[in-house]
Amino acid sequence: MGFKMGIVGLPNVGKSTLFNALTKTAAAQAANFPFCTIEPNVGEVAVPDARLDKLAAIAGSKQIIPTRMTFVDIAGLVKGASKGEGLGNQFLANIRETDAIAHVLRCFEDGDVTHVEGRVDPVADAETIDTELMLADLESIEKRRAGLVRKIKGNDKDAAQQDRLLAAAQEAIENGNPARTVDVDADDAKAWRMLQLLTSKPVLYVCNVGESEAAEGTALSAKVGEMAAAQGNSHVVISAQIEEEISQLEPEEASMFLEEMGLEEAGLDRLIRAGYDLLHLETYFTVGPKEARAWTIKAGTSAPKAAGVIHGDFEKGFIRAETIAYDDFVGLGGEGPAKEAGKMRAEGKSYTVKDGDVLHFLFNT
Ligand SMILES: Nc1ncnc2c1ncn2[C@@H]1O[C@H](COP(=O)(O)OP(=O)(O)OP(=O)(O)O)[C@@H](O)[C@H]1O
Ligand SMILES: [Mg+2]
Repeated sequence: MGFKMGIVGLPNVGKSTLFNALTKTAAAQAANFPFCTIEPNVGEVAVPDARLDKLAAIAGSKQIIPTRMTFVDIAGLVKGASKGEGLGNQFLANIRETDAIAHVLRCFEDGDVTHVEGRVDPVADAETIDTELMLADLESIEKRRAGLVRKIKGNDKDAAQQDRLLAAAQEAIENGNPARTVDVDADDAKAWRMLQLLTSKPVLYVCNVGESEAAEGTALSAKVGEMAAAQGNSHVVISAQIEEEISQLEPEEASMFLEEMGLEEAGLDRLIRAGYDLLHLETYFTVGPKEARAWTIKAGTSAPKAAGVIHGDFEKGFIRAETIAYDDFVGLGGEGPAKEAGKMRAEGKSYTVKDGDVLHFLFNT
């Protein structure tokens, strides 16, 4: 399925540093000059989930395979980007293709690192980027609505639906609000997503703080927190620089280092999970002696559709899903004891998979 988060922000705020930390590579060039990144960097990241390790330990699974999510490191945007300033609007297309946005805000003070506006003010930076994205949406909305006029006259229902949704987005943006503030009916949800408006994508603010500030946060990151809360968005506090250093360490060294820094877990794990929540994603597991594996689904997915994530044939020939809730599997000590205790359920086509379910699919070939 592949869910994609775009890393967005002003130039030189630490986007590529964060990307490298997430992907545990040095794939993206990160350096102290604006517009360092031009072509987007794409990388897959394992979603950390302590439940998977527990399940594997109980079942004695030889291999542990986490589920994955894609991050895209995108070129920096500046004021006027929607009108072609900086690297211009070709990069807006990179954002269009993502499912959600991780908006990196510079909260670290470091005189040696250039800020394109010459001052450190993450709330103002967030507004700059939001404004550019709204202007870009507005321009594309106007173009698209003009292109729909003839079709609407010809009674094209899809065109009329698109135009109605575009009009709602336009109204919100003209009032200074991103398209994500529009209430969309379930019937319109698919058409709305297809519009791919930049400001309709869910946002997670990432406060990139200084090396020693990751545990407590700063006055600046607290301000971002207030802004995010007022908008109904979430935020995480992270030091991209520290995370990059941690990502290069062996697991044992890494946990010692985290402890020294006063951190309970790597900020990246929090960030990845926040992204997962933002996209309303859930996990189910398949567990056996060979492997324990996590799979990603959208919340509310039916059992056959969930089976389809593994293989299309599983969905087509779906018969039933033998299901054990995570708590039962762990609490009772595995598949055998759970079955004996009557906690293995046979679920049919109409079953909605729950986060943490341990599933075994039966299907016709
Ligand atoms: N938390 C931090 N504290 C101090 N310096 C940092 C921090 N995070 C990143 N930097 C530094 O900021 C500079 C810019 O980082 P990076 O190249 O990752 O930015 P970017 O947002 O990808 O920029 P661009 O848009 O130009 O591609 C680098 O020198 C990096 O080491
Ligand atoms: Mg970069």
